[in-house]
Amino acid sequence: MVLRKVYTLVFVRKENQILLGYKKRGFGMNKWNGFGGKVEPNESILDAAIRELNEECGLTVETTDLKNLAHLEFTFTGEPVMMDCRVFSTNIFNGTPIETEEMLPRWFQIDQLPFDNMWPDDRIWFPYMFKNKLFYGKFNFNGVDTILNYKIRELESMEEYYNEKGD
Ligand SMILES: CNc1ncnc2c1ncn2[C@@H]1O[C@H](COP(=O)(O)OP(=O)(O)OP(=O)(O)O)[C@@H](O)[C@H]1O
Repeated sequence: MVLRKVYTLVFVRKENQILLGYKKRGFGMNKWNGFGGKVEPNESILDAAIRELNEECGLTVETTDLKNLAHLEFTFTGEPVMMDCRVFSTNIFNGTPIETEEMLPRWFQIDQLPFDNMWPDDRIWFPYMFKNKLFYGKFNFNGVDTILNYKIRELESMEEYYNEKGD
């Protein structure tokens, strides 16, 4: 039996740039990533996405401006937990990104991303995000650097995915 934990991951876009944060501590430390974290008990996924973005880089977004573009599942050899990661993007936000205890934010040109210092799965699925696709991806890791296998597929709508899953 695998325990499933739900996480959020938010990407803020501006023209041909994307905001990433350099993670200063915890899981994914020293990697550039979007902003996100665990959904707390009794919290909706959207509320968690907005809260984590604000806590990690000071930006504010409205629920209705977040687009759910992907659902990613990560498993790690020997670990009975599946990370169920809901990915969102927006180009409507308030504020200027600030460094926090957890993240150092920086805008990147989308054709100049620091993939060598990102999660290895990002290289595989970012192109789908930049083509404005909706997609589902599943990645099995050995440790944190090696992807043993993966599958990724485009979706017509996110509902298609959630209906199949029954949640
Ligand atoms: C394995 N390949 C991966 N590829 C891309 N993104 C990944 C990822 N694995 C995890 N992520 C994201 O990394 C954040 C971790 O969140 P994390 O810091 O652990 O959560 P949270 O802030 O609640 O933790 P603490 O408060 O420190 O316990 C969260 O956005 C999650 O979606």
